[in-house]
Amino acid sequence: MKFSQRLYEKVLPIWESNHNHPFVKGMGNGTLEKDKFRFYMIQDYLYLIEYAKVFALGAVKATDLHTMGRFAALLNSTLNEEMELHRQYAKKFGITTEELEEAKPSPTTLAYTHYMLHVSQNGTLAELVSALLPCMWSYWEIGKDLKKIEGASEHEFYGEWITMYASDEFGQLATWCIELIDELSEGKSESELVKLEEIFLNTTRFEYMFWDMAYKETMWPTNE
Ligand SMILES: Cc1ncc(CO)c(N)n1
Repeated sequence: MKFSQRLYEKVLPIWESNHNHPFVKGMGNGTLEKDKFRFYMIQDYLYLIEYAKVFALGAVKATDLHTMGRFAALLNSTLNEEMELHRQYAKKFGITTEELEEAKPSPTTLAYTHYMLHVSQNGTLAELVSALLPCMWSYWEIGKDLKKIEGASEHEFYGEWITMYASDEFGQLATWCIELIDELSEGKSESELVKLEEIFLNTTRFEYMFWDMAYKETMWPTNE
């Protein structure tokens, strides 16, 4: 069995909870309250700034030019395509550039991005890829799933989101990360594989928490 398949089976129940989460369901059927999406967009923008750095660290840790080039492409597409979607959404939702730039990360955004960066800075390339893979892979799965719903990808607010994450371009980037983890995990000992699995599980858990944080608009429990 490919290692990516083992990872997939390990976290399948969490992925099913993602697909059934009211935030994701609400984007699919168009009933999600705009304020929740607005909150999500701001937090996701902050998330992507840190996430992009994981790709930059991937380029640093790569041991061949081909892999280095792929990480450079992922960094470019995150900064200039994916975040452009967010900037367009910000305009549409009346979020000013200042509001975006001055926004503070929620506890979940902070914990998730710091965990990813911690693994990326201190771990091997395989560990870095294990940390980022649930992001790419689960969004692609959600995008494809929501696109099947009639009219969802033409929805006034959530259509563009669905179209981007269901796209072949995004799918190709996700597929490359899946293939890379299969390559990098080859020949590793069982204890190393367990470690990679643990990292993949943790960021998968954070993905669920991110949807939940957005739905509940959770910030810090005190106002100071
Ligand atoms: C929280 C989160 N995970 C994954 C993606 C996909 O890049 C995203 N934009 N945000």
